[in-house]
Amino acid sequence: MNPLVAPEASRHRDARCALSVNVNKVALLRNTRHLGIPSVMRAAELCLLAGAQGITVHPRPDARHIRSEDVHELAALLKTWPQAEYNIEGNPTQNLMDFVRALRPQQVTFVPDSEDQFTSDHGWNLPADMARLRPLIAECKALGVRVSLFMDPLPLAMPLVAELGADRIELYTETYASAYGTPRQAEVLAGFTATANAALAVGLGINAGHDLSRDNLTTFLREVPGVQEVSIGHALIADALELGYTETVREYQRAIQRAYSL
Ligand SMILES: CC(=O)[C@@H](O)[C@H](O)COP(=O)(O)O
Ligand SMILES: NCC(=O)COP(=O)(O)O
Repeated sequence: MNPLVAPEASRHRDARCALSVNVNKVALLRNTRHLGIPSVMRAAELCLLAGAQGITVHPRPDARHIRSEDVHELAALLKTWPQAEYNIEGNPTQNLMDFVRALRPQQVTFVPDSEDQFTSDHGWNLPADMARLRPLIAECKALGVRVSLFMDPLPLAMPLVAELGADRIELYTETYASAYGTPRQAEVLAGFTATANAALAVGLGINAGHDLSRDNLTTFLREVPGVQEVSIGHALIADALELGYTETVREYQRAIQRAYSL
């Protein structure tokens, strides 16, 4: 087990870094017809069978991809997978808390998106957002739900996250993904490493996600300490169109293993 990983409760705590597959994009394709294909449930099941340690959804208020019934059906599926975790992402000032209260997933990730956000593109603004986050975090914790806050790589914000009572951060990795393979890569990664160290120093767990891929994943995990979970959707589902869910999940698991094998 990675000694840098914070010792809070997790259903997959023996994994070096858990892979949670985000199935938003399966729903996006399905929603362009009324035929129910591709099936979000089947996708989740195949990913879990192939070794994914969790499933992530981000039900947006406009239901452009994941719909309320998907969130509920996936919760029922995850109950039959005791080793796997369900991570529901969203803005707790919009539609997220209804799902939390009804379903009590293992984890929620609070994301500060607007109602019509194209895709997530920034983390919480602390201390400005603290007053409205504090009671929502407390409610989730009282329900037994782990709370992760979607954050930009800002080391000085980590003590504020801990002070709010959140369990983890999810590092917003788009800036890393777009710098990967360019001369900016080392400098950008240094910001993530500093933020991860600051998070670990105040007892926070660390997740990461957005535009991670089987190309850029290994380097990120090799350089950034203590990452417990990556949630990956867009690139993984795109890969699955070519390789199938099973081979794709195995490829991502190999990319994770490579990070710890040298
Ligand atoms: C928080 C995060 O980075 C992901 O949930 C991302 O927002 C995926 O959402 P879309 O699939 O709608 O782009
Ligand atoms: N939390 C990030 C996530 O779930 C998936 O993001 P992406 O891989 O679709 O960019």
